[in-house]
Amino acid sequence: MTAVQPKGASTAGADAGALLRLDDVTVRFGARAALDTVGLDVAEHEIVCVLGPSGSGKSTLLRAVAGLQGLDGGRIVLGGRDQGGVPAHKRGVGLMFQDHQLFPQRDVAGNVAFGLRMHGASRAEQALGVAELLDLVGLPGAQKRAVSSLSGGEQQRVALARALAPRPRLLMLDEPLGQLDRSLRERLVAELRELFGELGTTVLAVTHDQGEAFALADRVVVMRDGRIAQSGTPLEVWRNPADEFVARFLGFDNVVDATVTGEAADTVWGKVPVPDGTRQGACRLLVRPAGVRLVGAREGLACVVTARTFRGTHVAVRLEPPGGPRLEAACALRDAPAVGETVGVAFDSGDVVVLG
Ligand SMILES: Nc1ncnc2c1ncn2[C@@H]1O[C@H](COP(=O)(O)OP(=O)(O)OP(=O)(O)O)[C@@H](O)[C@H]1O
Repeated sequence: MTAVQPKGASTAGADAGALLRLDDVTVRFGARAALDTVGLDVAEHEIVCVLGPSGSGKSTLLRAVAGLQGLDGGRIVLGGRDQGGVPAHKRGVGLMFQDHQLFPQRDVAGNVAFGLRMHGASRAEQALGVAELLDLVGLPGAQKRAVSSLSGGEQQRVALARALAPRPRLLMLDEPLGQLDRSLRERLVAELRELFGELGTTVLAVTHDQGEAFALADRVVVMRDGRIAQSGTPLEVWRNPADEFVARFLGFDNVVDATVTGEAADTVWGKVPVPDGTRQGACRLLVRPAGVRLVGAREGLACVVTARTFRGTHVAVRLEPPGGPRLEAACALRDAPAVGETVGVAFDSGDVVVLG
């Protein structure tokens, strides 16, 4: 779809391809701002995942874009058109909610055809559309099945087919895989990404699950208290969390006060090497677990191992240094020390991040 530009509007600039634009969007409930001057662009064909803790404003953001929630300030522009006053059903966005709300009395075909019927498709068009969509979501031939006979993952696929049926210019997903077990989620996330890529669908999804967001998204947006704390590719956000809130939200807890002098920082854990070009002076410092290296007990910082957690690809080892905050190290299974052992710890500058 080509974004319609208002007369005289410039097409130059980084946002020329934005299908969706939020300018200073504000939504208040009483004195509290659920969205506080939020600015966000979503480009055509982009998959953006909004992440954040409970109550940070994710669902309100989706509801505002969908037209289900009025604004107290700012504007939402979709396909070049200000959506102020445009009712939800005229916005051309598809919505899929966590509890997928299928019609239990209708079969699979009846559910998927719903969106097509609403758009005035003939019976023949509906049948063709339903068959195509079911193929697309990996449920070929499921037309006549009762919704109640489907597994959670299958219901999720039907809900997705229904949301895709009217070919929305923007598909919005609210915790799309929230109720499914982890292995199914991981599989479906990979499939969804592939499917959206093939269809060229523009997607705005919200989730509180960072694994899901990082696997699905071209770009992740981390929210905190109705504001955007950070926006970037999964790799950018993972490598350089903007601040301590984002770092801790991503599960990084090795954060400490530091004073950078030259190529190292003084901390309660001793000297920690910092990347080249790090700003000098006082800061908060993050050491990713991969940068906490175990060395001989007499070298480095002596720590006692207090817990080990198997994480599939590695073991998370919890370490208690004398007097300082706890540390977590990521170790290969064969290298992981036993609980109660005393080990030495050294730090790798490649996994050290100065937080804003
Ligand atoms: N209809 C409403 N009336 C009053 N307050 C509301 C309403 N909807 C949301 N809120 C408040 O706005 C804030 C943001 O809520 P929102 O549902 O957008 O958060 P969320 O990030 O989606 O949370 P969750 O992950 O728990 O779904 C919360 O403090 C919530 O209590």
